[in-house]
Amino acid sequence: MSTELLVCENVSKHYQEGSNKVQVLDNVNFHIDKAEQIAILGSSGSGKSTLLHILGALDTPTSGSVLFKGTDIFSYSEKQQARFRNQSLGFVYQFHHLLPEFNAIENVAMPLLIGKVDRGDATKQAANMLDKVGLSHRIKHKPSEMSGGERQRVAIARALVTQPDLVLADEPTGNLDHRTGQSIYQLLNELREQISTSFIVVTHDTELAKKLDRTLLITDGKLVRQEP
Ligand SMILES: Nc1ncnc2c1ncn2[C@@H]1O[C@H](COP(=O)(O)OP(=O)(O)OP(=O)(O)O)[C@@H](O)[C@H]1O
Repeated sequence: MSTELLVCENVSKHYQEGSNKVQVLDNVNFHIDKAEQIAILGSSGSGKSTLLHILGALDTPTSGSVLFKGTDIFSYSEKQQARFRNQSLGFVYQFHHLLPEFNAIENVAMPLLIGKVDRGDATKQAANMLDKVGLSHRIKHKPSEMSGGERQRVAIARALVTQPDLVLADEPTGNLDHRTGQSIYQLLNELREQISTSFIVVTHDTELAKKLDRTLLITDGKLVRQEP
């Protein structure tokens, strides 16, 4: 049985600005296995976020394909893509993107409610996930009543609550001080012992990248190096 979860094949993306072609991604090829954690490292403007958006079917490539469990995600209808994002993926952003008017448990339960899980079950699963990220004492707090690190833990709980195959994280420690960032890496490490979710983490942070299984380096839209 194949262990490949996602395969990115010859993915290119460009924008046309007048007569100028801006090549953002240039023939990117890589794969990620089930339960693998990889970092995509690259300087600002190298194309990391664009690649992550394409992998999450939030943006389309100009050419190439992204196979998830063997099927091209761009052959899905819009409805299938929405279901793919809700059930197979989790997202973590640099700024947590929690809903300010809802408390921690409501924010974490949201992807389950969108996926039509019964409210009682969704609340139980959200409480369980908040416990796993060490926040069982903060479930009734709103984002404005929590620290930056706590908010990011809630965002990670929200990304994992549906037990997705893959989490796409865009600079998950980018907005945190060094010590809080460290505690988030440690959390990701602890979680991978409990769950078999794959992670693709886009980052500037070489220290975070070293903690993951493999690093891909992007320069000017090209994947220039893959190292263990
Ligand atoms: N809609 C657009 N039209 C034209 N160019 C764009 C568009 N979106 C992104 N770009 C360009 O694509 C390049 C890559 O952007 P991207 O956000 O993927 O980089 P990044 O590596 O994630 O950068 P950062 O680390 O600063 O977030 C940049 O030069 C950006 O200006």
